[in-house]
Amino acid sequence: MEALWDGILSHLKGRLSRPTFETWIKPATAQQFDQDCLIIRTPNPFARSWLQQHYAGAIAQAGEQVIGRPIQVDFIVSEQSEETSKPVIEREPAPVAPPANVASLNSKYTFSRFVVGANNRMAHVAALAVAEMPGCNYNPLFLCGGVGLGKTHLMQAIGHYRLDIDTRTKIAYVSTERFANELIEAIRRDAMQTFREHYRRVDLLMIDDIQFIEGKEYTQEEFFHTFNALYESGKQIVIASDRPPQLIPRLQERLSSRFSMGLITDIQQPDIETRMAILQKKAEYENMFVPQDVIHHIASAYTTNIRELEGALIRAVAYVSISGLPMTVETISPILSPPRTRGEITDEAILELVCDELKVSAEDMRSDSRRRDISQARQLCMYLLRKYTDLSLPKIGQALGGKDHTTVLYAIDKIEQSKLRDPEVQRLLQRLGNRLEADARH
Ligand SMILES: Nc1ncnc2c1ncn2[C@@H]1O[C@H](COP(=O)(O)OP(=O)(O)OP(=O)(O)O)[C@@H](O)[C@H]1O
Repeated sequence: MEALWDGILSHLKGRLSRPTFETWIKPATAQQFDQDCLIIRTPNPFARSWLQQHYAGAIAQAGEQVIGRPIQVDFIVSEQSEETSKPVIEREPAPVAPPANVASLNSKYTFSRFVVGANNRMAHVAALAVAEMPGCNYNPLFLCGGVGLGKTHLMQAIGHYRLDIDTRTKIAYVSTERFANELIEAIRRDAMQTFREHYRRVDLLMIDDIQFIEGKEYTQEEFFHTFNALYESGKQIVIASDRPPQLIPRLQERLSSRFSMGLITDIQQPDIETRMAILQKKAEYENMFVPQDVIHHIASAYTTNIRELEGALIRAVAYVSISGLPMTVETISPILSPPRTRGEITDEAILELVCDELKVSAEDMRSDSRRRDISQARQLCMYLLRKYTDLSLPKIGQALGGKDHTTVLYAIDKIEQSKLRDPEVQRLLQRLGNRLEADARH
């Protein structure tokens, strides 16, 4: 067994990147080899599921090369870890010594606390790839998605991952607003040299909410040069935004094209299962006991913003602990306010946005015209009104020139269907949703 494991290690060492090997493979050990099945012991449950998901195939292949016949692999968690792994928060490997630049990262925004669902799978895979091999494939990595959907979390997880591997990695995580303010301050103090050195010597630059760079000519100019300097020296850049580069108004063309050079990946709204998993994980990490029906109830009430979803859970837990009442759906219902952005998205805003985006007039939308572009815009508008307002089906019909409620139902169904089939429609809906939420916020 030892010879087999040593052989596997030397095969994998040559195939995987050093950080991957050091982080995931090296801490594991061979526990048993019986009937061509190799049982591998991992230091904690997180490592077990990670190895299972990402490296089981590579290990089995390496094993086959060593002994000349196929083997199966399975993973167990070291008993010592099972005993000491409660509460769950202690399972996370801590960095050896907190590096100076870890201060700007939220310690909770790690990969292990990020729940992967259909809505963010691509973004998660891309972030992991960047974390494992920065400056290689996806540079820059451009994460886009609506408010509170995990862009900052995923971005900072890359930072934590790099720091876990090497505490000396130079990381800058900065919001666009702060970058712009620091720039103004540097100009005022005649300290441009220091400003430039600070941003151009990092190994990983993460810039959040880049949409706020719109119209800031001087910040765009400076960021352009920072970007080029880092890119040319093979350093990784990660950018987060509520919309894709081409939809950021008044963004210089040369920046927009640089942002699109690597990989643009979006995060969509999570489905009910993912929302429940997020709440469960949060409750686990915070050592809160929350029954399944309460989790389901909260996850059903908050659909568009994970920050609000988590906020509702925290409020519910605080409420029962202060009031001394049991944690049930009935007790917590009164304190669950409807999500903030929902009330602020009005039917006029939706109508205006659809007219603007699809270039049709409000009169056309209310007319009986069956022209393809007009009826598509009308159907889209009905769908968004249903999703973002409390209007009933007949009221939606009325808002669009007195259409019947069955016409509204048909429209909603049609958009739902095309959303499933057509990624273009998915992207359009995501973009419209982002714009509605962003406008409602400001
Ligand atoms: N997939 C996920 N798993 C676990 N927690 C998540 C997930 N997605 C988001 N969260 C949590 O939701 C909250 C909001 O996420 P985050 O701040 O990353 O959103 P954002 O997209 O950057 O929002 P904004 O547009 O406002 O900047 C955070 O507490 C984050 O940990």
